[in-house]
Amino acid sequence: MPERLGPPREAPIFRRLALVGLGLIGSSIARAARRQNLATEIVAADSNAEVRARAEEIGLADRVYADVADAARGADCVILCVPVGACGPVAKAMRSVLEPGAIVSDVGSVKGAVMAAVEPHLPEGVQFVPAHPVAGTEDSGPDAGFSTLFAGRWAILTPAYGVEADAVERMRAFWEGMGSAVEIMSAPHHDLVLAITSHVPHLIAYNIVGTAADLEEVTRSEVIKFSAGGFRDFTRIAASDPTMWRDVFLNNKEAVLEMLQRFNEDLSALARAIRWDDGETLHALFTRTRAIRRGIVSEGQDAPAPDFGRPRE
Ligand SMILES: NC(=O)c1ccc[n+]([C@@H]2O[C@H](COP(=O)([O-])OP(=O)(O)OC[C@H]3O[C@@H](n4cnc5c(N)ncnc54)[C@H](O)[C@@H]3O)[C@@H](O)[C@H]2O)c1
Ligand SMILES: O=C(O)C(=O)C[C@]1(C(=O)O)C=C[C@@H](O)C=C1
Repeated sequence: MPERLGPPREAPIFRRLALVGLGLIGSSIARAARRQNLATEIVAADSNAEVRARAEEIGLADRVYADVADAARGADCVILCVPVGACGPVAKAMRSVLEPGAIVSDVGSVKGAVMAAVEPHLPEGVQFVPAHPVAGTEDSGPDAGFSTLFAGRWAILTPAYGVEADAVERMRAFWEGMGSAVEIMSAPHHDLVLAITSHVPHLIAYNIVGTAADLEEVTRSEVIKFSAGGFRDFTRIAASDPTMWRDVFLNNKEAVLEMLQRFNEDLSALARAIRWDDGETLHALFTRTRAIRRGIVSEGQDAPAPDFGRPRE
C-alpha cells in the first residue's frame, strides 16, 4: 500500500464534517481532511478545555465547541474520535440535532460494543457507518496527530444493518482520500481479528513492562536500564493512552479473553519445550514466525519503525 497521500480531491465529499474528540486520531483526520479537500468546513468538539484552546491555536478546525451538539448541528458527517467508552454518551448528547441523511461514524478500536452503545440514540434516517483506522501511535492529544497517519494503512468499515449503500461509499471515499485501503467486515469478525492482532499484543506489553518494573523494585536491580531492544519495543506500546486501552479491554471482553486463553495454552507448550530441551519444537516455531514477518514486510504491510522515518506532515 502506498504510504504517501495522493493529490487533493477536486470536490469535497462533505459539506460540514464534525469531529468529536481532537486527540491523536481526531486531529489527524482534521489535518488529512483539510489537506485532501475532503470537507468544505471542519468543525469540532472536545470536552477538554486545554485541548480546545490548543486546537484553536493551531487552527485544527474552523470552529471548536465544548458542546457536542453544537458541533453536530447541521453536519452531514459526524465522526466520534473519543475513547470507545464515551461513544454512547456522546451519541446521546447529539441525538436531538442530527438530521436525516447525515452520516455518523466513529474510529473506535472496538466495533461491536460501540455499535450497541451508539445505535439506539440515532434518529430514523441517520446513516451509521462505523470505522476503525488500523493506524496509530503511542502518543495522544492534538499535537500528536499528522496528516499522513492513515496513508498506506487499512481502514475497516462495519456498516450498520440497513444503512444506505451511498453512505458506505462516501465513507469509503473519505478514508481512501486520506490514503487508506478500505475493507468492509462485520463487527464481531473485526473484534475477533483485532483482539489477537492489536488488543492482546498491547496487554502483553503492559504486562511485561509492569512485571519488569516490579522485579526492579523487588530485586533492586537495574532491569529496565539494561533492557535490550526487544523490551524497549514493548515499552513503546506500553506507553499508549491508559483511558483508551482501559476502554478497549472492557468493551472487547469476550474476544480478548478467548484469544488470551489460546495464547496461554500456546505459551505453556513453549515453556514445556524449554523445560524438556525440545529444541526442535522451538526452532520450528521460530522459523514459521520469521517467515510470517518476512512475508508481511515484502507485501509492504509492516508498520514503520516507531522512531525512525515516521511519516509527518
Ligand atoms: N491511538 C491509536 O493508536 C488509535 C488508533 C486507531 C483508533 N483509535 C481509537 O480512536 C479513538 C480516539 O483515540 P485517540 O488516540 O485519538 O485518543 P486521544 O486521547 O488522543 O484523544 C481523545 C480525545 O477525546 C476527547 N474526549 C474524551 N471524551 C470526550 C467526550 N465525552 N466528549 C468530547 N470529547 C471527549 C479527549 O479530551 C481527547 O482530546 C479511540 O476510540 C481509540 O480506540 C486509536
Ligand atoms: O502503532 C501503534 O502504536 C499502535 O498500537 C496502533 C494500533 C495497533 O495496534 O496497531 C493500536 C490501536 C488501534 O486501534 C490501531 C492501531
